[in-house]
Amino acid sequence: MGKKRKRAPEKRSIHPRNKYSDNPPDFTLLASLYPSFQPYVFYSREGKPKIDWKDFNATRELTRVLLLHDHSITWWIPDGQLCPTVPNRSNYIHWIEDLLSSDIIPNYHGDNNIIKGFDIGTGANCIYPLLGASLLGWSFVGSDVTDVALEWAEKNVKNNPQISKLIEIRKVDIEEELTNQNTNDGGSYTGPPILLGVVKNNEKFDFCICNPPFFETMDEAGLNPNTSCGGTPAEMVCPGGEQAFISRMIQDSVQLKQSFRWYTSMVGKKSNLKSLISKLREVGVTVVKTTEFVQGQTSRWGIAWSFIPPTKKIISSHVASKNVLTFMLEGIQRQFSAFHVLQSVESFFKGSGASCKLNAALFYIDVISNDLHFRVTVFEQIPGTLLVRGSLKPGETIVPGLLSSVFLQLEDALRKEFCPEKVSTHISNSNHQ
Ligand SMILES: C[S@@+](CC[C@H](N)C(=O)[O-])C[C@H]1O[C@@H](n2cnc3c(N)ncnc32)[C@H](O)[C@@H]1O
Repeated sequence: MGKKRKRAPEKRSIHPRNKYSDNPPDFTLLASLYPSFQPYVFYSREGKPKIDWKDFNATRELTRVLLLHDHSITWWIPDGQLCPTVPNRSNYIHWIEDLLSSDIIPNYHGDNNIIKGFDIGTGANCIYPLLGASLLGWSFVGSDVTDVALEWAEKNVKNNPQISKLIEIRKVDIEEELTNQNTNDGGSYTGPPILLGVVKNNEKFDFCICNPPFFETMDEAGLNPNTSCGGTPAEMVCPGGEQAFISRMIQDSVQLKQSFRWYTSMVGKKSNLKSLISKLREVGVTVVKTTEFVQGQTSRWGIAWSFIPPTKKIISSHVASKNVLTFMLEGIQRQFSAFHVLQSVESFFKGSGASCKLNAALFYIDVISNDLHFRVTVFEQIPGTLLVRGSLKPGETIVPGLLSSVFLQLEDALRKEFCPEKVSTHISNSNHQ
């Protein structure tokens, strides 16, 4: 009663392949190695090293030394420009890496096997191309509209000759005539071109990545008093905010279709996710994926879509209905993550004597019992909604109806534990993952 709910540990938010997932930045070590960082580090009464997150110079210096120390990247931005936090931006890169390596849509590698990304609004910091190229060898086109962003993104690329050949900085032609299509969501985007008119004829990309201007006004942008990451109006604000910006991306993607394997964007407000997903379904995308990035005190979401027919379509409906079963868990309470659900799936099967092998990074469990050998995978649809999929190992045959009876029991148990008030929905062989 009246008890404060315990904060979930921050670690659950960090992607398992993120460099900082087990080793958060060590301020004492960095201060000893980089004297320019030393003045920004102070110690709490318990002797814990800290920096003042409200001090722009401190956050910029931290980003500079982290990029240098952990990624061998030489980097700088002028005063007031948006300063990225390296662990958070790395999460988005790793999520894209997961999408590209998954079998949701057929895997395909273009020229020279080099993954090619398009960073919409790369900013002066050019963070996604720098991280993607240094961590994973990806190549990028990074676009932007402001002179300061273009000038400093170029500088940041040139100062890193080891990866500079992988990154092109592209100016968006703001004179390019806009079609001014209505976004049908109460706000119409009236800014410069985003993808159409910037992507060249016949260009192909594996993905686009985007941290859009989230806000409609600078007042709205300044709502977090606990950090100072900078950010000018050109970086933070656009008419209609992120809803209008991402809606325009969706409209552009309808024209560009399979020129990109995956279209992705960060979403700042959860309330925008639902209508963006509906919009995507309306325009006939084949797949929608979402994820949550928990960043210290704040959450952001990732949304991804594709027009490429999903791999699952290859499975005939007869085989799918027998060998693949799915159900949705909706209204999951906030303190539970997909990982908690996965753990419960494990206990459920272990409790009946099966042996289980859990893969926490890819969110699946292989279950082996006398009669059955199958995989249960948990996919996050939107925050609070999970899709649970059970699939027989290829070539496995079982007594008709056995998998579906086991699955009904599993669904019942999970529903009771995680969303007692909601009814879950069975969907077999759904394309909207
Ligand atoms: C929130 S900042 C993101 C900067 C950087 N990618 C990051 O994550 O820190 C948004 C960027 O989008 C740029 N921008 C706004 N409209 C754009 C458009 N139509 N095309 C390309 N960039 C745009 C802004 O100039 C700004 O640099």
